[in-house]
Amino acid sequence: MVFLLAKTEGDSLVDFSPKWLSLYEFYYDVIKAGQYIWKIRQLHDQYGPIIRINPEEVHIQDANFYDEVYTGATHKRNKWSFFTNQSGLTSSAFATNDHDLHRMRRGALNPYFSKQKVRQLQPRIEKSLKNLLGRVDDFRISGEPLMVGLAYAALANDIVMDYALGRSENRLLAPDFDPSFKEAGEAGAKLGHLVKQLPWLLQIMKILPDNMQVILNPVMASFIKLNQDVIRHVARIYSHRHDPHNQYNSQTTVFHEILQSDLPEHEKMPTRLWQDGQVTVIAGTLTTAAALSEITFHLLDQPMHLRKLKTELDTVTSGSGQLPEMAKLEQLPYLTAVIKEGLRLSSGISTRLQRIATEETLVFTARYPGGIDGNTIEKKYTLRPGIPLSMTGLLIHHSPTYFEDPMTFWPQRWLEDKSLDKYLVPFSRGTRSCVGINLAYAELYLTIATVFGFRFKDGRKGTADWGARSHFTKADGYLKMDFYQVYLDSAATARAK
Ligand code: HEM
Repeated sequence: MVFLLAKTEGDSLVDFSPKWLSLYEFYYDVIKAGQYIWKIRQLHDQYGPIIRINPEEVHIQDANFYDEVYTGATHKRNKWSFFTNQSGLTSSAFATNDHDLHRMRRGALNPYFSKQKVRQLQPRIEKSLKNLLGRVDDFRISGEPLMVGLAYAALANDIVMDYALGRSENRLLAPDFDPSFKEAGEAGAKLGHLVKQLPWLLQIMKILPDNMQVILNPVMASFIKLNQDVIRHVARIYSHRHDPHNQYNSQTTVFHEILQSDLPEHEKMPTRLWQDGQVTVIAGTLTTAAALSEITFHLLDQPMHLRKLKTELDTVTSGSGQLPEMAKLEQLPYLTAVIKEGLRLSSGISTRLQRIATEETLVFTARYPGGIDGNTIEKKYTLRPGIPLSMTGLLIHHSPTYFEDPMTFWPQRWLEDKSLDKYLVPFSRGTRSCVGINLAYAELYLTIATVFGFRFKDGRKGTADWGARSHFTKADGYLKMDFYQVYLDSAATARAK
């Protein structure tokens, strides 16, 4: 029913929507655990590119409209509290709804994650990559399969914590890669569906003491620990901020950057700062790990792509035992295509993202089949200010309208058709796009080059005789969980088959 209303032509898509319609979303996301995305896709197939999906929100499936919704600073776009409240971190830049306040907070974060700053980070990332290769070797020797999803989550977490907070939990060195953070992230994402619908649940959780929260929800213990650590750490940096020789100022963190920014004093209070730190670590862990896992799985599963990649990597890494500069790796066409394909297929961020145009009226032109002589019928929808508008990157990335044979890993497509770049939106676009995009790309280029192209000085390769097998859960035939196992020698692969 909701969709028939949305299909109505005219300028008031949201005026007659009973509140109980959010029960529809509740059913698919809470009862059926995160399935609304697939229902939304099916409804678009049935009703066309614009539908209302809950009492207030209009979802659009048309990649050519993406830059209208996710646009630059001159067009005001608020976020929607229905989405941001679930984070429980409403003072962070990520969950700041108001456009202008977000511009200010984001302005303080941008310099720390600039391309130039991230380039300087290469030696620190390489340190973590050496830890990763050491662990890969452990698994190779023991013959145990390596869970790449866990290894990459540990890697991404170590890197982002080290950079943003100046400390890490060294999860890569833990025998089991300490999966607690990954598990908390996944549990948090699931819980988010419920909290979106019943936000008071989060308020109740927040007033409970931390140990009580852990008892009620043990899988979240890792987030609570991060929470406590970050709060303590920020408070120390803040109180010693005018003493350059203090130990807490020996390594720059994202908090130092914010404290040195032009933000007004009340914006620099530890009670707000810790939230930006917490969001950065959460946002920078599972997303990057998902893309790395996706790429690793497909390269090992389809060796013809791996061979091509290795040939290209050999031209820059050959025999030196040294990784090339990031800038050099970024110029490699096939490696770049592999990374784009991994980002396209992976579901690091699978949720829809809402934007509210506060001042502008947007006009969306929908095309439906059924016109005379096989032509389409055009309908214009006027979207007045204030409506939460959303699109879902994953549904664009997996759509045959934009990508031929969309579920096939085929890096070559990016080399053959440059116009596809327009439809690649893993980091979203516009004012609210990912602030960590440069760090994410640095991790992707350096990790894939290391894992598949690096040779130790003694001539051993990181990737001799790898094989891959996936254990994945299917939801509606599409969603893959990153639960990939990698076998590191032929014997282990043979045993597994
Ligand atoms: C492949 C890896 C990554 C993907 C696909 C990704 C994707 C995204 C997307 C789609 C958004 C927009 C969310 C929204 O509209 O609500 C976002 C925001 C954000 N990301 Fe990433 N991200 C990745 C890696 C990282 C990394 C490594 C960091 C660490 C610095 C990071 C930090 C953030 C932060 C702090 C925001 C909020 C920015 C703001 O609201 O101004 N992300 N990310």
